[in-house]
Amino acid sequence: QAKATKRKHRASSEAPPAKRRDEMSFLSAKKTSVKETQRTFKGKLQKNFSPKKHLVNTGDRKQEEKPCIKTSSLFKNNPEIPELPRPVVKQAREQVFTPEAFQELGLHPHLVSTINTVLKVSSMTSVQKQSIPVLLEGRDALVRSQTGSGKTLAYCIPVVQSLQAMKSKIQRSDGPYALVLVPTRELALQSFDTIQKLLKPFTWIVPGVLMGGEKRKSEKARLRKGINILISTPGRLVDHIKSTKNIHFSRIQWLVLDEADRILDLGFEKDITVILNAVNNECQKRQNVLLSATLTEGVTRLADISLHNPVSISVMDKSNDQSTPQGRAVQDAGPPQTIDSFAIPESLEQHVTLVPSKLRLVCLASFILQKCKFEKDQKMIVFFSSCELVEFHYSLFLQTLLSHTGAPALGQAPSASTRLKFLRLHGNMEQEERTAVFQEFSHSKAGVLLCTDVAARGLDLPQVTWIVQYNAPSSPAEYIHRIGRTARIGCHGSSLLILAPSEAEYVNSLASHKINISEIKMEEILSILARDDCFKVRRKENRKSHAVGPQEIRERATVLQTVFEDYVHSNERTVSWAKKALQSFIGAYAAYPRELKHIFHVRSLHLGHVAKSFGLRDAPKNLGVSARKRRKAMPKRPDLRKKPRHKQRLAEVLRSEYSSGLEAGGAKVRRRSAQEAAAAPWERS
Ligand SMILES: Nc1ncnc2c1ncn2[C@@H]1O[C@H](COP(=O)(O)OP(=O)(O)OP(=O)(O)O)[C@@H](O)[C@H]1O
Repeated sequence: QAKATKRKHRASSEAPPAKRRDEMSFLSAKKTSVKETQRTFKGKLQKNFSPKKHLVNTGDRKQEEKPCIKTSSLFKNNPEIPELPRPVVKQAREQVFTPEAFQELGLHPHLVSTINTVLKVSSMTSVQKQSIPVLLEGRDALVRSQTGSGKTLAYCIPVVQSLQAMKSKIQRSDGPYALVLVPTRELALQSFDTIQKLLKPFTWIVPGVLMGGEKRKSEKARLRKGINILISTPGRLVDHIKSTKNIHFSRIQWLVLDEADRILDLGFEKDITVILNAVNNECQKRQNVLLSATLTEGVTRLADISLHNPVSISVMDKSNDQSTPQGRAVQDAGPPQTIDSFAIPESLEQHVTLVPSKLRLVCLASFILQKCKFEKDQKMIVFFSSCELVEFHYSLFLQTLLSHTGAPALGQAPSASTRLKFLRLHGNMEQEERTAVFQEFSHSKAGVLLCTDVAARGLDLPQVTWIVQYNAPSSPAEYIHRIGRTARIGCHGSSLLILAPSEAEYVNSLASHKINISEIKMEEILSILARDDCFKVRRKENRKSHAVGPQEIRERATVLQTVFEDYVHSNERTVSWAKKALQSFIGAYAAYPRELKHIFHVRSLHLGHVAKSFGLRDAPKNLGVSARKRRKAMPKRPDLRKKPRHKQRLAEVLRSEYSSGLEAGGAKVRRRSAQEAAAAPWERS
């Protein structure tokens, strides 16, 4: 076993020298001479891209004869990786299922049979058992239950049950009786799909969905004809309130805010105010329901939507034995307890890995290869902090990882490369592309979805096995929702959070919310390269095959990194495109909320190291904006938990992911032809 050699620790601003790790580490690279580092790269690359020939001094060998790849100093001068704090926390848990069947709720028999046969669901989850009776009694409710526990049906079933039971049969032309607000277009589509299924036996009740990116004209036509259960993103509904004559709310009986904390947090406050004024002007008496896995005091305080004596339902509270005779944990007064700990699905295994910035990209790539090339039926979602970062990594991986058509590696199934399918989803895409990607990923058994937080909440994507957070989320709530895309309704799932050594403190921040996370060493992730001969180096002397040791893995990681760097540096446009992605990363980094700034601060970034994770060989000079200016440029995210000095202008928060798409100068990518859409961003005209 290679002894970790003491490395002269060059002060790196990425992290102060911390306690050394004595176990073997790839980070303690021996100095390698140029000769040793010459490599000829195995595997065919994309036809229009070949490794840049690095002419190095090879003595008598004719230089131009062999494409050599210069080893980048990937494993040198990295900050020490500190021992991770290991706070012991008892994670909050929830009982997901109950033995009770829906029949016991006194629902219309056709509704029960639809739940059983169309939705293929028989017994209630805890949140459904606790919420449906309360909502059928006509009470306002604040519903808090972990991700993937069935909150959608918890409100849809009472809404449908009450509307179908109305004495005078509902007419389509009556307009909306129920208004459901959700933060993203994909969630609007998903919720609409669920309501449609429940309404199969009650065809006279007409559902409808309004969302940004769809044609306004067709929406106006449907509104004119009449929609009885209206599902919408706030931005698009406001747009119609302002511009569509025949939208009215005189018959509203239900107002539902799904992902309520997100709706109120993301600058929707202005939209919500407009919507509430419009609804209140026409109807006073109605039932209000707020739901989220992370309902906090901030939400209930901000949600001044005239909740009337709301029932607070929190499945997790059951363990505090606040149950009532019906065995449900219901408090009749005030908002749910403002404990900041969030329940996490029992079957969700959470991991974290500390990776120096220079190695971040090869680590992510190795992890994706490990899961999606060498294992079957792995479906992975990778979260990034901005649309530009999604586009950058999506195109880079398509052009490099996918283009490796090297022979199947050891133990790799021949179809491995078909499993290595990349998709991307973010708020700057055309709506039809977003919808197509959402549907495709929902129905695929394997593949990798690169996305922003537009996919962080509510989306019920079946069989997701891994959630990777390449950039840390801006709050523990977002952490919970992101990992909640896996391990849904009792399924198993895993998550991996990638942190730089300087961000290790974030583990403690999560622990303060009772989030327990275990460590995967970076070396373990990189060691998958031992199985991937695509990145095998060919040596002059044909050594007999030998066990792949740390040095070999370091070299393979270097080959992988060099593939990225050579691709990024293969022409001017790719360089400037990588720089833009780097700039976007720094901008997002500067936008972390105040209470996380001691962990995520632009000053702790080593620009040269971070640049490497964008395939840039050195830090771009003219990134320009100083940390101070960057901070000013990026709107601060409001912190709901802090008592607002005044009604916090939530609207200042970045809304690119959730806008209706109709604002002037929306950042939407212009309509592209199909082949252009498939091309890398720098190749589009
Ligand atoms: N009683 C039930 N039995 C089995 N599966 C159910 C039941 N109720 C809902 N489901 C399924 O569980 C999955 C998650 O449901 P849903 O999306 O409503 O969860 P959620 O609590 O809203 O999650 P999130 O907090 O992430 O929005 C869906 O596939 C849904 O069909």
